[in-house]
Amino acid sequence: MRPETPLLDRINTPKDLRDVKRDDLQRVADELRAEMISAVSVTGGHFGAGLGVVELTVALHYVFNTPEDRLIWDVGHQAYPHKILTGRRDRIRSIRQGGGLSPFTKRSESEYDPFGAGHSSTSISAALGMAVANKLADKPGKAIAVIGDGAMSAGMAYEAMNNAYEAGNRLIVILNDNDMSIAPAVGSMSAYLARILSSRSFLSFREFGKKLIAKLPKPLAVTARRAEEYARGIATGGTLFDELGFYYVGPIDGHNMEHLLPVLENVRDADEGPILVHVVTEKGRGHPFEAAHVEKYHAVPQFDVVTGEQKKSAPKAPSYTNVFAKALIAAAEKDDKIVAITAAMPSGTGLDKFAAQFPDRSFDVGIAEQHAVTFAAGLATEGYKPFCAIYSTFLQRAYDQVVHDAAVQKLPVRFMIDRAGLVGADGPTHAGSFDVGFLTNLPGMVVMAAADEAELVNMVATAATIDDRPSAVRYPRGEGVGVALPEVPEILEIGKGRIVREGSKIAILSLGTRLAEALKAADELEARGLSTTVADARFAKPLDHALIRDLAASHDLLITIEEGSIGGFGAHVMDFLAEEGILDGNLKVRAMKLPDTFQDHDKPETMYADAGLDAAGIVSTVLKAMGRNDLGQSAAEAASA
Ligand SMILES: Cc1ncc(C[n+]2csc(CCOP(=O)(O)OP(=O)(O)O)c2C)c(N)n1
Ligand SMILES: CC(=O)[C@@H](O)[C@H](O)COP(=O)(O)O
Ligand SMILES: [Mg+2]
Repeated sequence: MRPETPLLDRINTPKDLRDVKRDDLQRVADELRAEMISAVSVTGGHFGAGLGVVELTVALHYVFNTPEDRLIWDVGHQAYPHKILTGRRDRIRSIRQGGGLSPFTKRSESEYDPFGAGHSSTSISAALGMAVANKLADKPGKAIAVIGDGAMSAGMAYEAMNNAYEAGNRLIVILNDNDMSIAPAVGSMSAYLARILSSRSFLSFREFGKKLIAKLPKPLAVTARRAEEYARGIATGGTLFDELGFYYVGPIDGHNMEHLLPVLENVRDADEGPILVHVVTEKGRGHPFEAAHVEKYHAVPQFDVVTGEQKKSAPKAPSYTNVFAKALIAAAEKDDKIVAITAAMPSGTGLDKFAAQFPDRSFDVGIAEQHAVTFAAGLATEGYKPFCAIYSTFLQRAYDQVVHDAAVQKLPVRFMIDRAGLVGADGPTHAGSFDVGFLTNLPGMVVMAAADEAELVNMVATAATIDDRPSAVRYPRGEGVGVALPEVPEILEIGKGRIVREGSKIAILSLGTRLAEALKAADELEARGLSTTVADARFAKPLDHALIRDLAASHDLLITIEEGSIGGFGAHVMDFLAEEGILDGNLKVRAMKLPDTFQDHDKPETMYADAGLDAAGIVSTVLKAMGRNDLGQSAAEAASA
């Protein structure tokens, strides 16, 4: 059942919102929250962050002249209320579904999304760029970055603040402090923000007001004198942000329109800047059910709005993430040098389980992938065995650290690359498409891809033994295939693949979890008279040269398949075949990989089918390469049939 939303129904864009009476804005916010809850109950998706910024979203669009004033949401996972207010309400129940609204902000989706996101901590840099562009072109318009306390832990945010003076009063940063990342916020920055908040109680309302008047740009001071109650939530001066050249304003109660509106109006009209407004909000504000753990509000499956019951199908097999966590715990029980590092994704990577067992050997460094990698490299120099668990997409951010701090120095950091391959609803910003490409070109690197969860157990144990260079294990989001797990993990021979099924005409050399589809395809090809070998490469680097030579010598067609982009495993196999002169002979070779496009979000299986990387796609690639029709007949056979 949809909520009654009489005021919201009159608002299609922020222009309509600005016609609403000021006193009615809290009611707009209430209706917006109800609409968001109703929408997410149907779609599932990011929940807590959006609920926490409902009032802030209303206030920002009311006070600022969006889209001319540029509003940039960091990460973009909190932008559901923003999407509802900016002409996308009619499609909000399509969010994260195939063909539907993007999970994050996206430039092509709306003029109200001036910058696309998905990864964190880019908003201040982007806003600064826009503010400076406006300044250069002498155009009016502010740029407003809304960044969470979690995203504020990343180096990029500080790089941007270090440069923010370039923008003057055109740049406004809203620090949305809910004391949460996905997990509870960690680190000294988080503690610092908490200290700012707690220091409020040591100051009287009047002292707040005086501080304001002494410190802030003129229009702010005037209002502060006029309406001292607004100063109640405002302290300025002496913060790290002031030292970085910002006018710090705050803390402000981010759910109180009477505080938000006048402060934002004054910030908008201030003739000096840049300004940072410290807004305090509650993640998951107004949620309709008690989650078992506050993290559960970050993202939720579909749920019943009345009972709060979540609609999740029972898993058929353990997730790769859980299998990894258990395998690492088992390894760490035997080896006290094993330590684990996550960059703000303890539950996503399964390292929360490791931390529960080994609190002193587990490190959540916050959203700081670059630091995570170099920190791991430092641990490795002292003889520790760091397992750095990072999603494929987020490891992109730490590429130089992988190259310069781990690979060049041959430091044995073990990269545990979760969410490898397509991830589905989170779309192109989160697809783990590139790690095979960007890791296999590094000299000395060992790159493994698990074909199933048993292989993952073996690879974790194998990585623990690799002490003379960095290594990586990649595995996808979601459930395994349901194979039995080894009681004692097998230590794999580095650079050796395995034959999974023997045939004679077609060879499919699979890297990673496409193996199941390759085996299905082999059955279908066999039924069409094409005897098919399936091999699991296990290693994208070093390549199993002997296996590739054998497959090439004994088959008519060699297909490689992987869950990665062009320039990955298949490219290396091709390069090897070319170098060996094997491509000069009769062998046919095809490399199956992700298309050279950023695929929009959908169900992972649909995305793989669209990419041609399912059994049907493999069969069709084989038939085409072999000049066969759908029945497996050659042209001559078809003619005589
Ligand atoms: C570079 C990068 N690392 C990790 C993530 C995963 N991630 C998405 S939201 C989030 C927490 C962000 O916390 P905060 O900025 O405080 O926003 P909140 O959800 O609390 O509103 C994390 C770790 C990401 N999107 N980008
Ligand atoms: C916004 C963001 O980056 C994360 O919240 C991400 O959506 C988590 O993805 P998983 O659900 O795969 O952990
Ligand atoms: Mg937060």
